Amino acid sequence: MAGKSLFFDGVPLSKSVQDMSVNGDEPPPEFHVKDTSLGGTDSSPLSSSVSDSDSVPVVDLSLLLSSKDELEKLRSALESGGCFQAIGHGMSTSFIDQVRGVAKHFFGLPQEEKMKYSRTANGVEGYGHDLVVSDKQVLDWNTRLFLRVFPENQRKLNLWPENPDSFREVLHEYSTKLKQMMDLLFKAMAKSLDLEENSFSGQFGDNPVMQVRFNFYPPCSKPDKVLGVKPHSDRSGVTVLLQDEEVEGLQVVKDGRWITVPVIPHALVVNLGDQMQIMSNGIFKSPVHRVVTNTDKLRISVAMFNEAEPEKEIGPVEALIDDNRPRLYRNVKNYASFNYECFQKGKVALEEVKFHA
Ligand SMILES: O=C(O)CCC(=O)C(=O)O
Ligand SMILES: [Fe+2]
Repeated sequence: MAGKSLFFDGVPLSKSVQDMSVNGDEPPPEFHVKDTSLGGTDSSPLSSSVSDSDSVPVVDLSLLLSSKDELEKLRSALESGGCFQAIGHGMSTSFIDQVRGVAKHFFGLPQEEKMKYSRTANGVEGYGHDLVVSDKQVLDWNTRLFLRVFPENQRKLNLWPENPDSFREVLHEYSTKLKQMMDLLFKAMAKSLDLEENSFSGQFGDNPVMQVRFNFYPPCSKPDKVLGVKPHSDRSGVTVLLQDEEVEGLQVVKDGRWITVPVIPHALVVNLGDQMQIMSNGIFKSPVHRVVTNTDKLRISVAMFNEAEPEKEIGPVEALIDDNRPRLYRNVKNYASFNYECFQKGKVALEEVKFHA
């Protein structure tokens, strides 16, 4: 571990991914992807992916509760790939641009300024790199700012940037709007499976957790060897992702192939997380996804995750368990820390919560 301790306490000034990118340094070997770290979903090279707009459906959220066709589109998207692009979300294009704007501004600050918000040695929130848990870990070519936004009384405001000065206000407003959007999605997902309206939302409790991750991917001289984010599925219930307005990078696995999620500048990408796959008894998918790098353009994204209250047990909705579809997952509390324990042991959490009769 000795050589990697540098990465533990936030971002070391001389070694940040951003600095390496600006200096034109070759990414060191700890960033090089081995074939096996592609997540076992695909053994083909990093460059092998298809860009196929039909594979990532577009769903108009403003129609979900009134149009059967739109609800059907949602259900089919979540059953087949677990990912879609949301339009009709009610947020103005100027507000969406503002969210990206504060993220770009923050990442553009001098390193010393960003370091004021560094992740502390034993915390997960703040500005920094990958948490390194093993010598064999392949590092991601990004820096990020990770913050809890709900419950509101658990915000660590000392880690919320004050530069640009609108940062906190914009983040508060964005989180509030996404919370409403997630509530709508929970209702619509339940309706699409003929379930009680609160079948999913009820499992999240009165104080569900919401966290945001601002991702910054600087240009990388070795896009064939280095990933912005390694293949993973999100531990969340639902993830809502604001992609860069120009630069693609996100890829999801669908039918065993990597699909590039096209940029639709003011749409929001919705991808489900493991907690929804568990609650829907495997009907809805939590897609494996990754981020590829490119040689000349930086990319930012803003990912918002929600998850159940840690003390609340989640599990497959009873009405989705029957003889044809036996229970796939056991009930589980605090999936976030369970997921982290599995990650430390090199195990996949969703596999470890499988139900064995
Ligand atoms: O940057 C992206 O497009 C996706 C990032 C991601 O997968 C994550 O933050 O969990
Ligand atoms: Fe993700």
